[in-house]
Amino acid sequence: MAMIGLFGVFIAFIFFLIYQCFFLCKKSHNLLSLKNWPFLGMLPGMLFNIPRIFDWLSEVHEANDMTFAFKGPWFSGTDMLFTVDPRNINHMLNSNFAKSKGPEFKKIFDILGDGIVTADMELWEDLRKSGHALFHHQNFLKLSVSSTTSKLKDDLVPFLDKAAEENIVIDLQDVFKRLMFDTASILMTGYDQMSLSYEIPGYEFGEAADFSEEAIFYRHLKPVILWRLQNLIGVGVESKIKTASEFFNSMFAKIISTRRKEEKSGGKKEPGIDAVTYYMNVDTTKYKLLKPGNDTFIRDVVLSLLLAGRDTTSSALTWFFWLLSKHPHVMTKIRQEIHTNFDPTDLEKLVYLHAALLESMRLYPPVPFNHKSPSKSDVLPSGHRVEAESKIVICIYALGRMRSVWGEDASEFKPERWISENGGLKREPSSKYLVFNAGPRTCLGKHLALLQMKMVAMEIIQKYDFKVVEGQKIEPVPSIILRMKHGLKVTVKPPKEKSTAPAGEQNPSNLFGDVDLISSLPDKMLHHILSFVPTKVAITTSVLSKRWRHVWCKTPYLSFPHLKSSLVFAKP
Ligand code: HEM
Repeated sequence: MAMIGLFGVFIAFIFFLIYQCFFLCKKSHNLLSLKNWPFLGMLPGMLFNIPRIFDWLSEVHEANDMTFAFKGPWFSGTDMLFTVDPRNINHMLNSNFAKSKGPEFKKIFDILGDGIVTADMELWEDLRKSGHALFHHQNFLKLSVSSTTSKLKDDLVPFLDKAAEENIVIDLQDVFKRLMFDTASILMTGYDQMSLSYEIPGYEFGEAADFSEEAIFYRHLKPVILWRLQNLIGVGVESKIKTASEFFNSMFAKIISTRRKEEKSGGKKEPGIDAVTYYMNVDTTKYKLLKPGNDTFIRDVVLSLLLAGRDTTSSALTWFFWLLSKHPHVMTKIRQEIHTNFDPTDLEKLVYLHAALLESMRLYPPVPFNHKSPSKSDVLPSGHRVEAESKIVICIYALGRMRSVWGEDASEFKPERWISENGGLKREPSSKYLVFNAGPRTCLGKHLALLQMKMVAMEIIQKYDFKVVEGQKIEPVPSIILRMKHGLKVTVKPPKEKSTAPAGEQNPSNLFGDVDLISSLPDKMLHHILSFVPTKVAITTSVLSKRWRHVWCKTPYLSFPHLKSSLVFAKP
């Protein structure tokens, strides 16, 4: 009894301390300084700022010369060193702890089992090498392009057309999550989950993934013993991660058993190779630690790839479209570029679109944190000492906003900062732009992700105008993936330019009739006309000839009275 009474007094004391800390935090105007409270450490300051954790961490890093030691509650094992100092990042990426995540990481991310994201040492090396081979396999590359193309054509476009026709509000974040899940699912499991359709079917995978990612975020702040206990008795966010894990297990059990049956009866007939098929037939003489016959192994490897493929790209696209709505001039420039430089076989030509995507992810990185653990004690270039197996957290969100790294305009969205003087893309060192990680554990799907995002962005920008519903609160949810807490509510409609053009000119045959006349003009005359055109004004384009592009303009710079439509030209 005495023990229970003592325990009660102890709990009451803790609550009293927390209350005092919150009260003082509320009164304090200087939230930037991290106060180290007796027993509770710096946790109260951090908990108080959880609703704006990413911006708060950016401010704290800026105020503390980009590195600070976070002290968790006594004996909780949650002390961490936060750093975004590019010198430290560079040091970590080029030393031993670039490869290893450490045992703590595996515990926190236990839902992923032994997938590539959590694995270390020789197992990681086998997963990395085999993953690299898969991502460069011709059939896998073909499948990635064909699945994205068909998902856009068969699902996204009809969905947005219907939303436009009925003028309803849609959550663009949810649309992207479903689209990227279906696409990633075809690529990783060989099955289309068909979660994106106008009826908005139930989407258990999405919920399971979102809950797990939030729970994993909070695990970083709790003593292992506490979240393990919560998990055991199923309370709070931990109850959700348990349900999520059960869902993933049953989903994969079905996929794997169906595929094993198909393999036995001669394999899948469709072209293209998905990750499940690949890992079920992986060459174990080359990759000795991989276990193609073990269902848990297949589940772990493929679940990591599926989550890596869905969550990151859908997050990036959501923030990108929100930024475009705030910066219409960037949208106009992207449209111009698509109309003048579009070549379906070479999306690399869309330099400005690429720059805008990179810039958007600088400010809103889909993976906002990175976690490192040194294998032996070390001193970082900033002078901070780190012990073996200690936790080092790099807040990639904060890194993208450091004025000392990106200049005084660090918080502004400026795709131009990625364009070099010769009009190409500027490269930035990975210690400065860590969005896709760097060093041996660089994101394996970087090129695939950029390709998919360009395809989706182009499809939407070309075909629709969208309007963000006013008054909604846009804020990230505290999670290991940068999602919008309340989604992104928008309405879509066909682009204004198209709808405001004179009716006759919208008819392609009419337009092409005029083009025939124009294309008969001699080169010299075309040059003369071009000299009057002050800028490339591209609204709709079609190829006039191999030499010139025809640009149809709503407010014409030049009109030709003998032609039915007004036409201007821009250099190809
Ligand atoms: C905008 C999109 C993406 C971003 C920003 C991104 C970012 C990252 C980051 C930061 C890491 C390091 C994570 C860590 O070490 O904890 C990573 C790793 C990884 N990513 Fe991505 N990723 C993206 C898309 C993709 C896609 C589409 C795939 C594949 C389908 C993919 C596959 C992977 C894999 C397999 C790893 C583990 C690499 C390793 O540990 O060796 N990623 N990614």
